[in-house]
Amino acid sequence: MSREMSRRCVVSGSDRSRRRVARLSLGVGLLSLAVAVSVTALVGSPPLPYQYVPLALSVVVLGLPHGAVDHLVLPRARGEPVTRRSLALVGLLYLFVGTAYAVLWLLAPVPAFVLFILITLVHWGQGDVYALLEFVRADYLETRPSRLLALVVRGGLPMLVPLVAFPAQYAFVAETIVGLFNPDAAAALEPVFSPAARTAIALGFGALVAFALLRGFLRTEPGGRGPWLVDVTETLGLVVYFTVVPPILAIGLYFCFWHSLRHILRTMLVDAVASTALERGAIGTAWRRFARDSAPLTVGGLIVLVGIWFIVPQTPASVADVLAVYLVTIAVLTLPHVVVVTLLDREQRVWSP
Ligand SMILES: CC1=C(/C=C/C(C)=C/C=C/C(C)=C/C=O)C(C)(C)CCC1
Ligand SMILES: [Fe+2]
Repeated sequence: MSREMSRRCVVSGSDRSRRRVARLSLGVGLLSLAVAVSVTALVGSPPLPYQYVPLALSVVVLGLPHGAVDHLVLPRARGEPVTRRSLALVGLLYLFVGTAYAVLWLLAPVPAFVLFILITLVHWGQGDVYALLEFVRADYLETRPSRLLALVVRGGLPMLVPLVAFPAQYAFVAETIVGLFNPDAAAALEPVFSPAARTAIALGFGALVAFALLRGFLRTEPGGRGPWLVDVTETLGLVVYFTVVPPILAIGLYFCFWHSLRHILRTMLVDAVASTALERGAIGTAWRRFARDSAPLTVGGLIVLVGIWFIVPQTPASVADVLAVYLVTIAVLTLPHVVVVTLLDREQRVWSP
């Protein structure tokens, strides 16, 4: 990691709060994977209604709220006050980018869905690159290409492994989402789920994961492999997890307890009040502050959900349809969220080593 980034991190959160946050994200993340894998291995896949529970919870717990502090993070990371102008800029970003993407869903749902998978891959990957650098101190990711490789690996795990391991459930959710807009278009995605396409994805992505891990190994010394071992444990843990746990459940848990948790902890480190609280071990104080900060725009997100419900041409009629409406809402909210997180990445020099 560059000296500049360390300097900023000293500004944005003490080493003690950083270490606390790192332990929390790793502990909760690995525990979630272990519990879900063990339960699935012991008693088999939970019945479908249970698989929806984490995604349903993510509407108010961790998931939707993690982006609902987007209007606060940039000024906080820059050490500037939150002004009416900074709020308006984020509001306009959400309005224009979100609306444009909603229009794309209406006009071309299949490309919009493929874009959603790509956006998620990039966004979840970028979140993990930050965590690798700042929480794990993976200093073997010293160049921009090495970080891009880590992005593709970490983002590809939740988006590609389920496609290989659970094509039927993946196709079902994909077709339900596209079907909300145009039931005739849903079949267009079918070739992606063919055995040939899945084999190609498994081989290509598998080789990339192996290459990334091997590269990290070769760039570290025997005495200093701690961060690399964390990286391998997380990576292989996620491979096993997404291979074993059915995707609706797996992605729901991952969204809450992996991606969103890490991002929320990141936003706490750039917030002077929360990071001071973390430093003294007052985790409850930091969480109460986050709950208060994120509450208004979580309600805003729910209003968007209701809006999407009314603009989709097909009336949602099943639990799967409700999930599909929620996923379109997430898609529309995530694109502007990616812009904010990319600016935060820039502020924290994630991409300019
Ligand atoms: C639920 C689910 C899917 C998609 C989930 C996606 C794409 C979620 C994106 C969430 C985002 C972007 C959150 C923001 O941080 C798949 C893969 C179709 C497979 C079946 C289950
Ligand atoms: Fe996010």
